[in-house]
Amino acid sequence: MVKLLLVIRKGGDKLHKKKILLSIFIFGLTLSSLLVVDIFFPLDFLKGFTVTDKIFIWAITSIFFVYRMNINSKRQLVTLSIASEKDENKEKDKSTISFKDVAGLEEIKEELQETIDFLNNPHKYIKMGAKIPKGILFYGPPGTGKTLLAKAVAGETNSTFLYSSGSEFVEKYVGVGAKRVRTLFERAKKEAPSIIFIDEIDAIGAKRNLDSNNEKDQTLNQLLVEMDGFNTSETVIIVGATNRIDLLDEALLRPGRFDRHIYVGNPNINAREKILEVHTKNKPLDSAVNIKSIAQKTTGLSGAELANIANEAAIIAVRNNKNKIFINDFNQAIERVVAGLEVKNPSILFKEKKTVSVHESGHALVGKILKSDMIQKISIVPRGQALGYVLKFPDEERYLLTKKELTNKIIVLLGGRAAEQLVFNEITTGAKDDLNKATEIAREMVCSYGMSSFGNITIEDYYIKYNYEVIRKEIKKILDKCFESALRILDENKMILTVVADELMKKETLTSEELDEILKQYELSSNTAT
Ligand SMILES: Nc1ncnc2c1ncn2[C@@H]1O[C@H](COP(=O)(O)OP(=O)(O)OP(=O)(O)O)[C@@H](O)[C@H]1O
Ligand SMILES: [Zn+2]
Repeated sequence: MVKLLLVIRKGGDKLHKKKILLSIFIFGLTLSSLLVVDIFFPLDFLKGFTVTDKIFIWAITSIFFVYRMNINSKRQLVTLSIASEKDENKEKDKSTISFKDVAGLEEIKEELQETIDFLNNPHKYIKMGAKIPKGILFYGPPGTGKTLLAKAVAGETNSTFLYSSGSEFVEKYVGVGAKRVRTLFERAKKEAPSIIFIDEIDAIGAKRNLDSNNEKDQTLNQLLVEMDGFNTSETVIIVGATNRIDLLDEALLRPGRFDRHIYVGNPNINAREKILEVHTKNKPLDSAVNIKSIAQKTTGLSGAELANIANEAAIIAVRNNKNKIFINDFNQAIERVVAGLEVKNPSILFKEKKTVSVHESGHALVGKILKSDMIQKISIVPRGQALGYVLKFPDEERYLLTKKELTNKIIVLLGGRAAEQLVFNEITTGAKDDLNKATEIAREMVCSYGMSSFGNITIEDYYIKYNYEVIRKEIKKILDKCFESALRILDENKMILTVVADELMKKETLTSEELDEILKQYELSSNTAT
């Protein structure tokens, strides 16, 4: 309702001036016409009136006439506004995104060509009795372009794009979620060709088990029923997206349902360059900005994070009253996106600042000695929730990691806490995030990669659930050993650790070059590394 009124107001504002002029014109025209009629065909009941009286009477009549007209035209305006708003809604469901907007992901675009051809020329397939896969499942880490791809397919085929998220169907009351699924599919059929996109499909499609709830099962069943109910001529494609394909119920992945599984991963260096190009296309860049080198130092980041970096860089440039985006703006944006917002004027105690310096220097020093990942910067300027951080990226595109490399990663992660232990003989809560990450790597080594004393075996979720103590002991064994290594490495280089920490305390940030400069003056000991 409010929206409607706004539309009327908006229309009214534009027409306001014109309408007043038109009203005056119509008033004049009506009045003069009435007067002319009165001269040639005088009305009986006005015979006794003077000319002035008559002009007054006809003027009142004309005003009334103009007023009536205005009301009618207002009604028309309302009708028009409603109609145009409806059109607008319809337009909203049409995607304006095409494959041009999706950078990289060439093989996936190639694979989707058939689906696009089907949506554009369904008869070609129907005539041959060919069944086109109706369900496509995109899986992979967040922010890698799954939604974007689905929108692009809709854009390429001028199909209706119906977005929904799995969590929208999760309801307390039995039957509500199922009804929503039904309504969504009905709408898709009505507005075909169309693409139903269900983000976070694991919210409704998770494996059913003994303790699963009735409402969720009904919703999932309804989804399965709807997918089975398609006939070959219906030009509706269902695209699901999830970060956790392993959680999905087998029934959902069976032929005829989501039977085409497409992995959408984090971009490699070439794709990162292309994504950055797409997102800086309309931005004025300083000639020294080299997109390739930005792509080089953003290993492991997702498309969404890269898009965010391009946008942040522009915002930083505007904030500094510049009319171009400089390389330094990009560097700041990378830090902002990777490490979070810089906290201005933090009220950190001197003692804490010292602890953070030692902790971060611990990470950096162990990292340098084990040559694990490329360190770009260490900082004790708080960002986000972190009091300090080491900005680092894996130094090359890696798909395979050796056991030693994984172990080294854990040692670097535990290097922060080990430094605290060594210097202060005390540990702090600052290592929470490091511990999480280290534990996750160790867990994967034990359960997924067969890199523990259990041997070459993967361990399934249900086994972990019922034998958690045994698994936990194995994970702890790895973590304990790594912590000891970190302690040993830092103990052997304790003097350098103190020098780096003091320098960091003084300068608050050290670049990779500054760190190398310090280390050059000393001989690093790596005798007992790992
Ligand atoms: N390959 C790409 N090309 C261009 N932009 C990209 C690409 N990948 C991601 N982006 C940018 O990141 C944004 C978020 O991507 P999108 O929402 O498609 O990710 P997603 O995989 O669906 O994430 P999630 O799993 O979190 O839902 C896009 O709107 C776009 O700006
Ligand atoms: Zn840390």
